[in-house]
Amino acid sequence: MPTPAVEIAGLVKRYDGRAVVDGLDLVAHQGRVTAVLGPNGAGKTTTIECCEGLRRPDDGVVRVLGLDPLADAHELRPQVGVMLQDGGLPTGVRAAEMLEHVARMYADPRPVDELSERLGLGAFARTTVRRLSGGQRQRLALAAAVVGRPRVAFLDEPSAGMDPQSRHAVWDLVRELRDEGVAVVLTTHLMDEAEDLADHVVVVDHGVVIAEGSVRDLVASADDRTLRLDATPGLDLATLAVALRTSGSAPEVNEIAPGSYTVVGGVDARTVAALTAWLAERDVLATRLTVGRRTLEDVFLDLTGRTLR
Ligand SMILES: Nc1ncnc2c1ncn2[C@@H]1O[C@H](COP(=O)(O)OP(=O)(O)OP(=O)(O)O)[C@@H](O)[C@H]1O
Repeated sequence: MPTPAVEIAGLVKRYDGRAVVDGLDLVAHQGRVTAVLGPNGAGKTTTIECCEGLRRPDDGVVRVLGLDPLADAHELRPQVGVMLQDGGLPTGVRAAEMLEHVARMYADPRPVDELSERLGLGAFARTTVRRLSGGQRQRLALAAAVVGRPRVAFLDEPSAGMDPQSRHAVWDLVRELRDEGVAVVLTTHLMDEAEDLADHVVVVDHGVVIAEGSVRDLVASADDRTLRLDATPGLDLATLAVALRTSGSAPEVNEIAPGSYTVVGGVDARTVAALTAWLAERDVLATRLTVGRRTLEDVFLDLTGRTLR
């Protein structure tokens, strides 16, 4: 493997004596999309901000393109694109003027018209940033992050709050950046975004990496079949679990939302037969019953739990 575009080793960041990043290691490469996932408050943004030179680590090493984000900020700036979670854009200027201004700061910017077209910025080009909707502001922030043809792009929740059309435009752009050799490091709460885009997924919780790999690795390392059932809420899970037990397996049943159930652990043809028989005995109609592979969301919830943060 070539030298990583981003290398973080033993990163620690404390606020008021509390470590919100607590010995985090992460490596991201050129030409790959690295997705950082984790519950609210896990330390994702803080980690990314240390890479962007916006926060000073309390311990550990952060290198971006082999350079120190703080000490070598001047050298790094033209090579790194940053999209912050809160936009971080000046609010008093018109959208198009802002993007043109940012483009002028780079030696070889992407053509602004083309970028505006593909991210649909034309519709609000003359609107001041302060009056843009959340999704419009996000699109403008993304355009500003990539207009300078960065070698590394840090995108903090790039498609948060966007409509589906914008989201697809963002995803296409991210794929294109990756194909051009850019190291894209993004945070997201959208599991389908990570599944679709990420070459490498890093799951962070309580300031440390708790799992990483390709989506395929992460999903395959879990029990790979999940039975999903929609039916009336409040089924007796203990009785159901007993009914599904066979000599070879003892599946686990959960009601993940009212009326929405999952069964995992040795799901096979007998599990499905036992389940439908159990439902029929109770005169309960399944409105949906599927058996499929575990999704990244299943794995994420297994790793980080269901408790709200
Ligand atoms: N400037 C600050 N002062 C004090 N605490 C902070 C500061 N910035 C962040 N924190 C705390 O650090 C923790 C990690 O925050 P961070 O923004 O890195 O989480 P995150 O994983 O990006 O979360 P989210 O998914 O909600 O964006 C949180 O508990 C947050 O309240």
